[in-house]
Amino acid sequence: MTIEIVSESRCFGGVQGYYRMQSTACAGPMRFTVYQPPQGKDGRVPVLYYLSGLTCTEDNATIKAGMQRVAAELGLLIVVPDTSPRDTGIPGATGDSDIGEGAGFWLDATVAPWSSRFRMETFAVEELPGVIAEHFPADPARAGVLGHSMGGHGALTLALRHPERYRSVSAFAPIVSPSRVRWGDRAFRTYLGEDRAAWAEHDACELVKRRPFAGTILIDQGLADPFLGETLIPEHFEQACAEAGQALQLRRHEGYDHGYWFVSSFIEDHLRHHAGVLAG
Ligand SMILES: N[C@@H](CCC(=O)N[C@@H](CSC=O)C(=O)NCC(=O)O)C(=O)O
Repeated sequence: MTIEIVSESRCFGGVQGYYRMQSTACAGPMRFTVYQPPQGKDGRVPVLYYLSGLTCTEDNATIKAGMQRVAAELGLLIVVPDTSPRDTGIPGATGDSDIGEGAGFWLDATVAPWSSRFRMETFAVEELPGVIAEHFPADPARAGVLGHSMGGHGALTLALRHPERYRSVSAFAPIVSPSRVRWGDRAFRTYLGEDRAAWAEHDACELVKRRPFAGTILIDQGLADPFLGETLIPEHFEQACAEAGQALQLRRHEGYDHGYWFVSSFIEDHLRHHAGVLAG
């Protein structure tokens, strides 16, 4: 598959690039960024997929998370996909921050008309990694996934649903139980219909109880996050992990909110967590 280079810039001895591809999964163009560390010149390196939150494009984390310096040191290739297809023309797909464009929820919609374009799970788990392995010096056998908020939900659920694809997982302020909160309930109803059994397939609290992840899950949560008690509720995941015997490192941080100042404050720990697992 061909990709279009939108831009490439030298960054910490590597290359920060913006790209576009034609996605079969999402039936249209999809955008993503890739940071290639300097070590990529000498061979394939571990690859990390960063999944972003509601309202984000591929740009937010790329410019605000501050991943490049440490990725260059550790030799990690970082991929940041957009959070949904764009310009879909689907009624209701724009103008609502919880549904539609910018709110793909990292799953494949099964309800029309969303099911024709909103297939972010297949895009993120299968199609994009194929393109990354073809065009960049990434080792698909050493892949990890992390994300923020809706993207934290994506990181947890994709790792739990596809353990053969990801060897490490972490999240910032993830939506851990979308079936039970505003950030999830409406989206699941819209994309998956009313069958709550289908919702459970994309709910980290349900998934972890069925099949824990083989490795420690790292989660950071700010205690001044305005969404903490309403839509994030990390205690739900803490309890599910305890029941499942899942190793979890849940760190709570006094004074930090939900934004990228919080993410950028702890991103280094996440990259080191992934690099430690993926080195082996
Ligand atoms: N308008 C929304 C919240 C918008 C928001 O805070 N988006 C976050 C992710 S929230 C969960 O997925 C984000 O990453 N924004 C981009 C940025 O650059 O900060 C609401 O209040 O419901």
